[in-house]
Amino acid sequence: MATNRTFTMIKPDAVQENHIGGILSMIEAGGFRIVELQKINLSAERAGQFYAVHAERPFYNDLVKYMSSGPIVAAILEKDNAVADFRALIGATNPANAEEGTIRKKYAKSIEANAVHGSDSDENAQIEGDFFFGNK
Ligand SMILES: Nc1ncnc2c1ncn2[C@@H]1O[C@@H]2COP(=O)(O)O[C@H]2[C@H]1O
Repeated sequence: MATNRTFTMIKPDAVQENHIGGILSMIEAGGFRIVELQKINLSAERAGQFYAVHAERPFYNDLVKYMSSGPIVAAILEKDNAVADFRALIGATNPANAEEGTIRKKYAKSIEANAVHGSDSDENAQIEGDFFFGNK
């Protein structure tokens, strides 16, 4: 399979608790190449745009508040089968269901403060990467 890309964010709680290095180490050890990397503060407006697909969900307002509560780290990652392999590396959205050895098992605190985001399709990986890094 051709090398392709996914997009990730390290979320505010994980940044606040000094887990950027630990999480990036797990990502690199998992065979991913970091091709773009940026630490940035999201305004509530930008966080709302990023998660617009969830606008009707009951957790949306809290999610926007949380994602704009402190800096995040955005990155584009490259690996064969990147989207699926990265979702396997991060584990289930709810850390209570995350498998041993996954990033969320190690670092997530709750279903909201779940340490990392990972794109769910090649199409969204492109859209989400462009949201932070433009068309490169
Ligand atoms: N009940 C929920 N189901 C799914 N996602 C949730 C829920 N509550 C909060 N969230 C947050 O919404 C985010 C949407 O996609 P993420 O994979 O970034 O991770 C999710 C969580 O941070």
